[in-house]
Amino acid sequence: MILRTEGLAKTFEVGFRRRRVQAVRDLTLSVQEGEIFGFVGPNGAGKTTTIKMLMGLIFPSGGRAFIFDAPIPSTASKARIGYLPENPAYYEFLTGREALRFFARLARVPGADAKRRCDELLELVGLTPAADRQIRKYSKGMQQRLGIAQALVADPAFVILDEPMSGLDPIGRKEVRDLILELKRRGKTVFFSTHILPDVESLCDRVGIIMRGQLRDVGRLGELLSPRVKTVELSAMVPEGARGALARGRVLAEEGERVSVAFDDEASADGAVRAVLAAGGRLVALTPHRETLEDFFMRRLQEGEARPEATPRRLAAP
Ligand SMILES: Nc1ncnc2c1ncn2[C@@H]1O[C@H](COP(=O)(O)OP(=O)(O)OP(=O)(O)O)[C@@H](O)[C@H]1O
Repeated sequence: MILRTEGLAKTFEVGFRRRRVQAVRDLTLSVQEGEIFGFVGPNGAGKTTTIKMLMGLIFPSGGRAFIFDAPIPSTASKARIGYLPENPAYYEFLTGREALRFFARLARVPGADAKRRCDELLELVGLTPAADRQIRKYSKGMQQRLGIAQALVADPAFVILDEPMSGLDPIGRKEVRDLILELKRRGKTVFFSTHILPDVESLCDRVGIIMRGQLRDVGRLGELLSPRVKTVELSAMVPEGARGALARGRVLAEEGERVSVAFDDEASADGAVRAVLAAGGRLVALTPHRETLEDFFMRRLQEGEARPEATPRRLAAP
């Protein structure tokens, strides 16, 4: 077990009247060695607050957490963690290479290794051609990639990335996804937060879903998502007089003889396929749709809204 939290909680006191906001409540989860764990939640759910607690940047109001079996904050375990903050800030007059060398010095990477390590990381994150350009001339995506290189500079065993894909275009997101997979291949454990659901589906071994400060679900996606087929989409070339075969479905598109229809159950779709073929039609595609992470997320969000105890608790000032 690389990370373990037990009932971790954080309450902020806000404003003149010290209104108390429970940003994270009773968070219990664990991350195992070698896995990619996605910490997923909408804006304001408590992801950054959790990560800041893990990194020792803010102190928990309650509960405990252990990284490499050491209670947080632990200087010894921090030396083995790479961290990308949500909004990395740099000395922008430095070049990417200079900044990375600076971070390597801060992380006490021995001088002899530092140059080689920095060159390797610049290559890994695709910044070699821009390495000698000032950071203020970097795009958001390049700054994000430099942030990831910075997180890896001490060759950490555990990497915590706060919203690594935020603000990136689809190509940049794909590059960061590939990078995270590469980290896994190199034996690292990765914990990253995000609200971009397709990224989670393509990357994570396990996910934790946090909403309004509470961990709502944790597990493998295959365990969380319903295996039930939600709809079956049938596309077929159907002669004009044989459209009755599709009568039980919802028409999605129609162009000449080509018709796409959705069925809510597999039996109806099977029946329609047989009827289309019997009528001399031709099947083009039959696609079952199961619950996606987005469907699951929206379902849990709606369930949470229906449950008063899951609404954010804003405690009155004492
Ligand atoms: N320093 C702070 N003082 C007061 N409230 C805070 C503070 N930091 C965070 N909060 C509140 O705690 C809650 C959780 O915020 P947090 O930044 O952890 O969410 P998040 O899931 O990271 O969201 P985002 O995806 O928007 O970054 C929010 O209601 C936020 O307003």
